[in-house]
Amino acid sequence: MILEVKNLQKVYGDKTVVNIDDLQIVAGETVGLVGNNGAGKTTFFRMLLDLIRPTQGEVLSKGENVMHNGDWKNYTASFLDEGFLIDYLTPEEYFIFIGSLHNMSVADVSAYLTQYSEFFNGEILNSGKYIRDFSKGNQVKVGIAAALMQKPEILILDEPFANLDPTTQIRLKNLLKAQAGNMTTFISSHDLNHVTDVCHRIILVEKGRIIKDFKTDENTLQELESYFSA
Ligand SMILES: Nc1ncnc2c1ncn2[C@@H]1O[C@H](COP(=O)(O)OP(=O)(O)OP(=O)(O)O)[C@@H](O)[C@H]1O
Repeated sequence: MILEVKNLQKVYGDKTVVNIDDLQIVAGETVGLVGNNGAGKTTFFRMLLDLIRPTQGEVLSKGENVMHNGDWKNYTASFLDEGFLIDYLTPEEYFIFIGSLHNMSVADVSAYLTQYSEFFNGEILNSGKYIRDFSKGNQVKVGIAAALMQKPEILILDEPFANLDPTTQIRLKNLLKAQAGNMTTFISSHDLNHVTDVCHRIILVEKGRIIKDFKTDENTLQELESYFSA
């Protein structure tokens, strides 16, 4: 079990926004988290990454509580929002900085980035612009590429398709599918089509609770659509 969640709760005021008794993720799984606005997806991801403290319960990464042991940071990469970027750097400077944290030289980083030219669609590198001056979608591309560059064992992405144009959404799906099996991927998405296409397992959350947890098959998209149209 690479990730385990036990009796995890986050309470704000009188509202329990995450309430997960037990969740186990096996290494190599591609898991999609779906649920309406306010279901608790982002709050849950923030607890997986020790960005906020649970009110109760624990998140174990390779058996260690993420709050007490930082080893998970060596093999986990994530992009939840633009807060993960550094606004006053150019994308190149940001990639070099992130690379340096993972013992990658400037040459390693440039070599790595060549495979992203299609994903970047000519809009990211050599623009001379700071990250803050990019569109939201292009900022997302920088964040996702930087996360993948770390060759993580666990990748966590919050609504990665949301601000991407359709062409880039498809390119991102291909990137994620190419990594499937080598990496444990946890993504949240409101795009039922994309999430069922990429993920082998879907977890449906409502008011912080897991309502359904199932393996994706040819009926999954239809089941999810009927669930959400009710
Ligand atoms: N810091 C906070 N203080 C109080 N309430 C919060 C806080 N952060 C989140 N919440 C509440 O927790 C609930 C879950 O929010 P969260 O952002 O985790 O949902 P989500 O499933 O990611 O939603 P979306 O699909 O809209 O991104 C919401 O009702 C939200 O208002």
